[in-house]
Amino acid sequence: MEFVSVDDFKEKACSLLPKGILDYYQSGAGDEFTLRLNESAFDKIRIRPRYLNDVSKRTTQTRVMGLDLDMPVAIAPTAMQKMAHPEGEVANARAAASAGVLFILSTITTSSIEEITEATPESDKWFQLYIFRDREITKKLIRRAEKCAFKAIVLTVDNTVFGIRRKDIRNNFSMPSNLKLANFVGDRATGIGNSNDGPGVMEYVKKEYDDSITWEDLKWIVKFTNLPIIVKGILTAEDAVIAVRCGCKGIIVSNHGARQLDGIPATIEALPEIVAAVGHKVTVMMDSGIRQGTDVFKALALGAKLVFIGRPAIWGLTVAGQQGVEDVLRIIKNEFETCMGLAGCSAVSDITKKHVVHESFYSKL
Ligand SMILES: Cc1cc2nc3c(=O)[nH]c(=O)nc-3n(C[C@H](O)[C@H](O)[C@H](O)COP(=O)(O)O)c2cc1C
Ligand SMILES: CCCCCCC(=O)C(=O)O
Repeated sequence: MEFVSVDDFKEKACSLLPKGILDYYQSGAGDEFTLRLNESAFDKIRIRPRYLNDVSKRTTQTRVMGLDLDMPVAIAPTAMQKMAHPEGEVANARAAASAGVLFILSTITTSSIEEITEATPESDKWFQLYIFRDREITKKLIRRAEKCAFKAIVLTVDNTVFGIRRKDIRNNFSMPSNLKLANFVGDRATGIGNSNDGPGVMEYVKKEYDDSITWEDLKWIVKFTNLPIIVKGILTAEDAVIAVRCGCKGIIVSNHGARQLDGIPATIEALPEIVAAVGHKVTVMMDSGIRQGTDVFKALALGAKLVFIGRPAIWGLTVAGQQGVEDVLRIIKNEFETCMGLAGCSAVSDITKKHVVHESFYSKL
């Protein structure tokens, strides 16, 4: 099979993964309306190409939050990657390093913080954090990320209550018993088992994550570490303004790949209000639904400085480990660079709001 798009990797990955694991990776919350919307909302945005603009020297390179990146596409944190490939997060992080893109490591991983740094000592990495009921665990995770030279903490705020993912419930989904959550020891490492009360993942989140956290906890983390804090999961201008007031340096507009609450907007729909509210103060980034280079272009035109891919990297990882993720990144980079050239842009900074318009613009004709 020839792989020329992210969808080709998805198709192959779907044929390789056991049903329970595939459903966990693939599914969204509720009716999966927002899951479909994350991708279809991009179809409602048209690119306005400008021609005869000398695009002979194109570059996708960019600088975001002090990091020099090969393109404005990075890897989102996703949990338990050894279910996709035996080398799990290490292979994903190595692919990011070799492609010159940023990698975010989840808290809930099958390779530890230390293993990732050992495998990719030179590359740019951020650490994604969940706040545990036991604050000592949270503090230790931050200190380990600092020690391992992660360059920012990404606090996920949209997962204190776990979304209702019907497929996981039907499958009573749990992490396979041969795997461990590598950042933890004892029950916390192995405790995602089947229970009578629902899937193991749901139980784990209920037991461990603190659903009473408030903006005060964000302020506490800002004070606790010298690393910049990025808030992931913001969907409204109101919350973006508060997050900035609490001291965060960046925002990832995200609906968690539509895995949490169904019926919320696609992130590409929510992005403009957040850029308008805080884009002049902090770095606004986005994820959810990015599947091709034109999606990257549209998100940048609407004000995102960096976009992240979650599932596309998992499909690449499933199909061919590190090489598979590298291939996915290469395909998206080529599509993005081609889109830039065909739209009249030589540099990322040439991409502006004027390069896109909502489809309703043309229905007025
Ligand atoms: C299987 C899976 C596991 C995820 N695990 C985490 C996680 O541990 N922490 C987190 O902040 N986000 C997690 N996410 C959300 C991603 O970081 C990201 O927001 C989402 O995947 C982006 O959407 P996309 O998959 O459409 O690219 C997960 C997403 C998926 C699909
Ligand atoms: C074992 C706990 C699973 C944590 C949640 C990972 C995640 O964010 C996801 O979307 O799934």
